[in-house]
Amino acid sequence: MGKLILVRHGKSLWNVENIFTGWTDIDLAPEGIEEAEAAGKLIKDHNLSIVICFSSYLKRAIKTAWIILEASDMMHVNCIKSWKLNERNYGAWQGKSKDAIRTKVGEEIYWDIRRGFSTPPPPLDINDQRHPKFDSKYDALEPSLLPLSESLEDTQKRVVQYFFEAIACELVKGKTVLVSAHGNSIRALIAQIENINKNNISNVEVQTAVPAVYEFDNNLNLTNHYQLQEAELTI
Ligand SMILES: O=C(O)[C@@H](CO)OP(=O)(O)O
Repeated sequence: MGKLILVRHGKSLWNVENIFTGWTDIDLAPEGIEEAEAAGKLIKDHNLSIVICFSSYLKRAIKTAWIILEASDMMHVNCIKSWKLNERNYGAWQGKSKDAIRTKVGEEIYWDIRRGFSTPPPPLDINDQRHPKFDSKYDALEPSLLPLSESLEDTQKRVVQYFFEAIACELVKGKTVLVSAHGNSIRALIAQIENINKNNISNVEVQTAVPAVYEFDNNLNLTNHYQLQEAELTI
């Protein structure tokens, strides 16, 4: 039985400051490091033996994967990185205060863009220094693939494509796979795996560093899913 462990990175410095992040490569906050350590210990306590790991190109997800593998005594595990697991590109909202944007655009537009399915945030200007073409980690990518902003639907296309091209084959072999990614790239994947429609996905919130386990049979049918919680202490 294949097991997929989905983890959103621990809190980043901009999560703490409530700033839209997207493809901006912001580091973990000290609290996020602690959260990732706790997630790794939980994975170990539940005897989940990770065989392969995937993360995005962004350091908050990469470091979360490293910390989890260290805390669970599984540092030998290979970690494969793909830009397709990146956070949704938040376009011109990246680097802006969430509260300030909410006041500026109003509740309806704010929530439609932030938690709706199809509406992207305003795009980055082609010469904006936040455009991914100015970030050398994307140098090997075909320029037309670099987004100026993404809706959840756009994000879902690349994440689900990556799931089927790289991750699903490990699950059908019965392996336990760790995916360390982001609030919206994980929401997009959950919508696909749990068959959640575009209206209901707006209600799904992914907490930082809470491992969610999805179990599949050899035909990739979902058979069970649950979140790992700390065992209750009994006196
Ligand atoms: O800023 C972001 O990139 C994401 C995750 O922090 O924001 P949201 O809370 O809208 O998912």
